[in-house]
Amino acid sequence: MLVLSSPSGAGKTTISRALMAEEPNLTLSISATTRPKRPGERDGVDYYFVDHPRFEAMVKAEDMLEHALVFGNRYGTPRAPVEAALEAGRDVLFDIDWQGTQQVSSRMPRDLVRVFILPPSHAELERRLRTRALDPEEVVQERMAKAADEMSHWDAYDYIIVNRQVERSVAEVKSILTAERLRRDRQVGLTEFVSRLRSAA
Ligand SMILES: Nc1nc2c(ncn2[C@@H]2O[C@H](COP(=O)(O)OP(=O)(O)O)[C@@H](O)[C@H]2O)c(=O)[nH]1
Ligand SMILES: Nc1ncnc2c1ncn2[C@@H]1O[C@H](COP(=O)(O)OP(=O)(O)O)[C@@H](O)[C@H]1O
Repeated sequence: MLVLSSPSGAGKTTISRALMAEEPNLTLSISATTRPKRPGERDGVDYYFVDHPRFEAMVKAEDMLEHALVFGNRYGTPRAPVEAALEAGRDVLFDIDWQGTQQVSSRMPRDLVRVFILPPSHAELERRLRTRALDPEEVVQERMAKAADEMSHWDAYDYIIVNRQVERSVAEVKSILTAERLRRDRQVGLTEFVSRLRSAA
């Protein structure tokens, strides 16, 4: 499980999309949210857009792996698709905030790699939030005001990427994936493999 978190506007959606296009063994976890759909977003692709009662019902039924309140809206990770992907030997990419990361960390610490993405500067973060131009001005203001708070959680992550140039950041996340997949304890069947190698010697 690979988690990407960042303050809003730092670039995690952009990086996630590029990663998904380049990494065939990666499944993107699609979150459920009560926030309004932005122009161009599609239900079931970017998010499952649900109302509050539906969200609450999913939490009650323990259908969420984790969930949190962000900017007054509720966000959560539906559990079943994640479990199915992991069961099939696939890696899963999560775009979730620090609260969700903390919940998954305490439940499944061994299988988790946490990456935090920082903007190169405060001014550039504001510029990105504005050029995205998908949120009303008061929402942009609220997100800027919360950025400092979100960034205070950077030290609960395993890796930090400063997102200056998209291609470079994507390459850096891919390096993390490659290295983490090579960890001894993540390679299935290694004991048998080495044992066969040795007995043939
Ligand atoms: N805990 C948790 N956070 C989520 C989930 N989905 C999205 N988020 C976070 O909610 C915040 C707002 O997301 P969004 O409204 O799409 O805005 P954006 O990140 O600025 O594009 C971001 O920090 C996301 O990482 C989820 O399923 N669980
Ligand atoms: N490295 C970068 N350099 C310049 N612009 C970027 C970079 N990464 C992302 N952006 C732009 O910044 C805006 C916010 O990026 P987005 O991926 O939506 O952020 P997040 O998902 O973290 O809120 C988008 O308009 C995106 O095209």
